[in-house]
Amino acid sequence: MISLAPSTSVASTSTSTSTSTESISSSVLSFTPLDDIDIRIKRSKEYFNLKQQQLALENKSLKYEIRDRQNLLKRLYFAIKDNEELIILAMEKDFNRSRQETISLEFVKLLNDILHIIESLPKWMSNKKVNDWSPVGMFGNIQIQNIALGTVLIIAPFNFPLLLALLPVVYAISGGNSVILKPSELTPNTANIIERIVEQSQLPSGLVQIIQGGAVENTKLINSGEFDKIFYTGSPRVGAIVAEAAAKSLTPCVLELGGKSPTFFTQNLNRSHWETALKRIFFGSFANSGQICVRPDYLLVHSSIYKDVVKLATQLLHEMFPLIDSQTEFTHLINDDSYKRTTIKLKTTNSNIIQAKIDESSLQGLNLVPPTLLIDCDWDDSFMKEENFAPILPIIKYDNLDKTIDKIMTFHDTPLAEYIFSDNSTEINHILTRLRAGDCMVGDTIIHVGVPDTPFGGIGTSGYGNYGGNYGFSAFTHERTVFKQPYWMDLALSMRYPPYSITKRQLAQIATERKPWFDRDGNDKFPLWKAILIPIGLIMVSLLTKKYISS
Ligand SMILES: NC(=O)C1=CN([C@@H]2O[C@H](COP(=O)(O)OP(=O)(O)OC[C@H]3O[C@@H](n4cnc5c(N)ncnc54)[C@H](O)[C@@H]3O)[C@@H](O)[C@H]2O)C=CC1
Ligand SMILES: CCCCCC(=O)O
Repeated sequence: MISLAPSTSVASTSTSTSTSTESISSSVLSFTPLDDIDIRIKRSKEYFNLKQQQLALENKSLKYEIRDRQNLLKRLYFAIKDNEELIILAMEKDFNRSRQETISLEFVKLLNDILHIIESLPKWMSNKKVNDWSPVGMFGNIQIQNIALGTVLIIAPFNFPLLLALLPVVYAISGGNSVILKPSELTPNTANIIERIVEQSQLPSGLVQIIQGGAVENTKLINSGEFDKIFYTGSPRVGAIVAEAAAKSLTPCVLELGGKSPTFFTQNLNRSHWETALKRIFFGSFANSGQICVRPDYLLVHSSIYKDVVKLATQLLHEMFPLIDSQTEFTHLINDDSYKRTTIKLKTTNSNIIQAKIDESSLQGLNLVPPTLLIDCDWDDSFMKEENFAPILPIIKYDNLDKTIDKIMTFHDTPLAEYIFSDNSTEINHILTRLRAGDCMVGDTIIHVGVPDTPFGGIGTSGYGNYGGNYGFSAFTHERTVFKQPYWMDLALSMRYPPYSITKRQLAQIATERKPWFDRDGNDKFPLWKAILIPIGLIMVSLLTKKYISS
């Protein structure tokens, strides 16, 4: 029997453990036995159905459901907050993740988003009244309702292993769903901490279950055909696998994928903005060791300023990264494969390589590639073939903007993000109009993902669906119309019933067909209501004037 312990109060999840943080974090990730996966899915579906049944039987008000979901999220909030140090330690162990990046790019966003969702839920969950002035609906009660989807599957990547696992979980809970989460196996310490956080949240059994594992376990999940939605974040390659599996059972998906996001640095950017622009580009391109899906993947610099920009970029690179050794707070690449792929490409690039200084001896055996600029890079370079999930920034010279956009659309169309550094609004709008991207920033990079209530998602090969604020709530609910029609309305609506007649058809058409306000040339006609009201208004004014003058 699934306990549906309604969270009447926010249970304290702070746990005083004498064990050191070191001992709690574990690099060993026990994969969920394949046979358990079907059981977990069944339990998740049972939980959801039982919850809905209880809500219905107890005729629970919407206000109760809102408060219940808010309390669940408050428990999750404190469980995450209580594990702050463990989370930081776990990611340090997983890929030497910079403490500052964990806090500023991941941890704070997750907590702030949870608070935003909790405070927004009453608004998001309230039914929206719709007015229909046509004879069909004018006396009906019409509302738009967001209902839960059911049981959802969330699949997370490694690069923001906490945020991209738990933020979709938070949205799924806000939508009233039960959840199965599959964290990335590439960050085992973080995957273990996620399991600890869910346990400490003391959520009702069955609400959130975690399946630990990799491709095999995930394949079983996506092919189960048991989910009401799959929310996948990861590479386009695997995204296609997920979409194909989901299609077999018509399971809707959100695919948050990657791509090569271009950055335009045009001749119309004031030189006074160059240093700030380059620092922001480096921030977006090199943070998390370049393992950010929306990172500026390559830089397009107009030929007239190329040499000066490269000179300043080189200077700033060395200022921001004076010397990297084993003690430097600099995130590593996730694994040997990623490191090898990157170093092989560095050996095969035709570009001139400029790298931040490193203490080579202290970095032996570490998956650390320093921030690297590729000067005089061309479109067929080894780093221009696919997404660079590493701190490598190709800098490509261009002359003609439209020809450059043509190349982007030929080789790397519909990127997840596009960045424009220009002070010419016409040029900015030209680029935005021609190049479709998931999201766009002008004058900065990557921080658009942190803005509440804005949609975050891809287009074309960078994914479909989105989340963020109300978009996240919508991603995990179904919006439906609830139309309550009074029975007496058949006085006017019975003409719709057979046996049909000319009279019924004519009456129905007269009663329901709207008239256009424009003529056949597309020009707006003088509106009838103006033709009636204006003369009446004029008469009223003249009568009042006469009365005023005579008094
Ligand atoms: N749009 C977005 O919000 C984001 C997109 N990404 C993208 O994710 C990628 C990096 O993350 P990764 O973890 O390397 O992605 P990935 O696609 O390798 O793995 C993502 C998830 O899919 C599972 N998986 C891997 N191979 C699979 C297979 N053959 N069959 C079934 N499941 C499989 C993994 O266990 C993991 O949980 C990059 O392409 C990046 O652009 C990363 C973060 C955010
Ligand atoms: C919520 C969105 C986070 C984006 C993480 C990334 O760009 O890899």
